[in-house]
Amino acid sequence: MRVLVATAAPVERDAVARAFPGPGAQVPRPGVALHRLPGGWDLLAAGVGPALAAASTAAALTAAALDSAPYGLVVSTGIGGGFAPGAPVGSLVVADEITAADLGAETADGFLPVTELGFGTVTHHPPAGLVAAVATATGARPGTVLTGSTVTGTAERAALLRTRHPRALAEAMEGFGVAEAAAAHGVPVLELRAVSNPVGPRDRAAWRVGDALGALTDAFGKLAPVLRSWNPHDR
Ligand SMILES: O=C(O)c1cccc(C(=O)CC[C@H]2O[C@@H](n3cnc4c(=O)[nH]cnc43)[C@H](O)[C@@H]2O)c1
Repeated sequence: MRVLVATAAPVERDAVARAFPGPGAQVPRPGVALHRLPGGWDLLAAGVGPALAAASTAAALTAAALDSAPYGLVVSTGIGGGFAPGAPVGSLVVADEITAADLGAETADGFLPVTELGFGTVTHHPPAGLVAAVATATGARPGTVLTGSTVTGTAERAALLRTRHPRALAEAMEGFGVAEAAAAHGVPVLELRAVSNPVGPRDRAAWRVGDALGALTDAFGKLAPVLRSWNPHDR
């Protein structure tokens, strides 16, 4: 099975690549540059934010389909914010739900997701069996991972998100965009986040990006055997 791994930044892509032996090869495709590793893994630094992540992932998926070498799984991954106390800095979170936190309308009575306005979707569900297997193999905690276009920077916003999404363990900026692209191509999606900072008041000094990238490398070392034995029909 071919797997597309979409990170936001090149530094996250390189952290994933360190879990694999060998240097890999650069494979240019229209709109994207893939980093191809042995065993069917393509890594993509897809950009920051849901829109660019969706566009880049869609470009890679379309290129693979035109090459008659489609992917069997798309993985959105990278660093993320963790909601206390469930997801401390340095821990891993695997999404059992990938939810767009700010896709909807503000009303006098509160936030309405687009689904309540009669449009689209706000949540994608990765295959439950795969989520459980990844959680067991890597120690990642399963829960909702939120996608937003704005990094939460206040305790008030963090509390509001917790109220709206009580199962949320992490927040990042790409998962829902990657999942929308994967869904458009009928490919299952997984989201795995390594927690670099708490979701809450902005505090750059509290970021532990190096620790989170190290956790990502370790996790992908354990993920590869899980995916090799995963049956894609087991959703
Ligand atoms: O300047 C800040 O205060 C700040 C705080 C956290 C993250 C950022 C970023 O610009 C990182 C965006 C990048 O990393 C992922 N990420 C990491 N932590 C979070 C978070 O707490 N909330 C949302 N996204 C986060 C994100 O997926 C982007 O790829 C700046």
